[in-house]
Amino acid sequence: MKELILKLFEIGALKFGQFKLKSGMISPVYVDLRVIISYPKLLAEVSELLWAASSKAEYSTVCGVPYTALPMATCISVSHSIPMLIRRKEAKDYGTKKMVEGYYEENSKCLIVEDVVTTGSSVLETAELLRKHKIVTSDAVVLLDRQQGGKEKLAEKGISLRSVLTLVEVVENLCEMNKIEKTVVDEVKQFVASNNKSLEKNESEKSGFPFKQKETAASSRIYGGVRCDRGGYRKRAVLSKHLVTRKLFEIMESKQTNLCLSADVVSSADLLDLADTLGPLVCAVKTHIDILDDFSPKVVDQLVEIANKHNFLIFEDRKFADIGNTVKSQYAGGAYKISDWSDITNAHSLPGSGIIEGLKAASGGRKDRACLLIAEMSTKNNLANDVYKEATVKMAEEHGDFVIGFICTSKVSKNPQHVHFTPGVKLKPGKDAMGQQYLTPDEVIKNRGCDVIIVGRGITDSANRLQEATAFRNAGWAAYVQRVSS
Ligand SMILES: O=c1ccn([C@@H]2O[C@H](COP(=O)(O)O)[C@@H](O)[C@H]2O)c(=O)[nH]1
Repeated sequence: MKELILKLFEIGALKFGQFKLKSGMISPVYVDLRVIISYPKLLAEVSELLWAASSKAEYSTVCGVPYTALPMATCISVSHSIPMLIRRKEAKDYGTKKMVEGYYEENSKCLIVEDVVTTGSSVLETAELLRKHKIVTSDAVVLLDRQQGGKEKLAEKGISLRSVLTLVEVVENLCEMNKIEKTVVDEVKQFVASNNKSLEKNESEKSGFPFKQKETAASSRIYGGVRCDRGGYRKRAVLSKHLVTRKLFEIMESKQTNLCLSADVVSSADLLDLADTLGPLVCAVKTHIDILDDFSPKVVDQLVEIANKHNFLIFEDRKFADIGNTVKSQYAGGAYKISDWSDITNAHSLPGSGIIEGLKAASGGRKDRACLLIAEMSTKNNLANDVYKEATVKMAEEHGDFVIGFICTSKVSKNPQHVHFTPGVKLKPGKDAMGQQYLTPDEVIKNRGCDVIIVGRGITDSANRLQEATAFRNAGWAAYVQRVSS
């Protein structure tokens, strides 16, 4: 992605200064992707990245939003043998007067392709026209999401938008490559945070929960030069530098869930069935891959496919605890090759920062791999004390390029980029026979300020797993909504 961002910058597709947008907003950055057509190799690369970012479902047709995305849709059409549709902007006053050119069948599925999304209105116009022609349009893919509420607006209209790049990611990378100043990055982030239409909306409209999000001086603070609310996942997605954190918060907001399923089952079929059935309700599926009786590399390939289909992250709860050199082999090698398929893994901080160095080295610098440090455990008489917790948070701060948060039972870090995952959750407080202790979603999210509830047997032991997962998802989300609105 760095290479792509650099190329876009070099050909003048990304400009910094003061620009008036179509909506009338004054923006510190201007994106002009029309220039790509003068660089055929880049056009082909961008089109492949767009296809890779899409859900790659069985599309009958692709349709570019006129005009800039038309050549991109054409490239996708040609290289993946998917017929193309062209949406006319204005009807001809002679001949057929058709608004949609190309062959399609009623109820066939079309992928909409766009270059830049700001408010999402151009994608929506295209979708509405296609829908009038009885073409199914539920998916769109964009090269650059300006993060100004387009994704959320489209989601409300039943269109899931996937993006290759986000604006914040672009400016952060350009700054890392010394192409723009840090002050420009802060200016763009500030612009994104204060011009995201979806952030300004009354949250109750979208969540279905009766509350109105207030942003008062007391409920907001400055972190890293950017104002953020007390815990809104959407704003934290914008603030987050790490791709995995950003993706996680975006998934949580768009699917309205802070539930991570702990799929502690021993058969591959059961694992895949759980992931497929409960996938729509969760932001992540946590595995203990070494407890499968019948592990084969095919299982993780299938799990990744299901994760893409339902848009959740995979978290292998490996709890690494050895020296850097050993965990390097454990993470990337052996039978499980965890770094190949798991977005998130976790590690004890006990061995010191060498463990993070080892895991990072094994990830080969992949930006889509991340680690949680175990700051606290949910079990009775565990040995994590305040000194241990503080040292763990310090280690996380020092390794923000790989460590994205914690396993903990209450919020341990004030950094809004840190995600707090909490295991030991059931609908009623309690314990098991081996020291596990349970808190409720309300206690974990609302009172203790954590972000994600990890639920295992509360769901897997139930006779109706779907119903139980729905109850956890609703309880976790209601607790979050109450937290950010109080
Ligand atoms: O402190 C910790 C760390 C990890 N876990 C893991 O979470 C799940 C909890 O399962 P339940 O069935 O909901 O008790 C399990 O995979 C543990 O290994 C934890 O419980 N506590």
